Amino acid sequence: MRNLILVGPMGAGKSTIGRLLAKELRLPFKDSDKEIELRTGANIPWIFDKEGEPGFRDREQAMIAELCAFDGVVLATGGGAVMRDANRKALHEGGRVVYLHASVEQQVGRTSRDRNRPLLRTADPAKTLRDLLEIRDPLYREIADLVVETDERPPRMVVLDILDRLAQLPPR
Ligand SMILES: Nc1ncnc2c1ncn2[C@@H]1O[C@H](COP(=O)(O)OP(=O)(O)OP(=O)(O)O)[C@@H](O)[C@H]1O
Ligand SMILES: O=C(O)C1=C[C@@H](O)[C@@H](O)[C@H](O)C1
Ligand SMILES: [Mg+2]
Repeated sequence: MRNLILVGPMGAGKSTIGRLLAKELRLPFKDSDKEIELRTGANIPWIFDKEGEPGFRDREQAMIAELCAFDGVVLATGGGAVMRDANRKALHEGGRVVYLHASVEQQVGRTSRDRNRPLLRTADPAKTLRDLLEIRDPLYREIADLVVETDERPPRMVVLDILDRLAQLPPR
């Protein structure tokens, strides 16, 4: 395995599960959203505000390319990283890809408390999440080695499931 890469929608738990997985595997953890913020010196809402979504996506594409060149890290991606072909190629070639699946209901519950997701600043976040998932679900699946359910399962249980199923995967 090169890297272990988590994809999935907002609130699927990529950052949470990624951190736990890295600890368990004693590997470094990188979170694409966090790395973009560190590099830019600004938070994601600010980047969306000043540069629009295309500006954020350009920064994200550059960061994904950089992070996928690592060897032996756990990588959490942003929910929209799969929207660009170049990112899907880099992620697929960058290591094992795990799609963390969550129902829209769970995504709503897990994202309603904080305001740092600019795409969810809409009148109806549940509809936004539903519309995004309809477009993105096939893209997550296209590059995934594993699809892991996160609904009604605490992060620790998701981590154990991932480790168990990764061990059973045939070499690529
Ligand atoms: N399996 C789970 N069960 C219950 N709550 C969870 C689970 N996974 C994550 N959470 C909670 O949901 C919230 C969102 O999780 P997290 O930030 O890890 O999502 P994300 O996939 O990284 O989202 P984004 O794409 O916006 O970065 C956090 O408060 C986290 O504690
Ligand atoms: O789903 C998305 O498009 C996003 C998810 C977050 O991880 C951030 O990358 C940003 O808020 C956009
Ligand atoms: Mg995250």
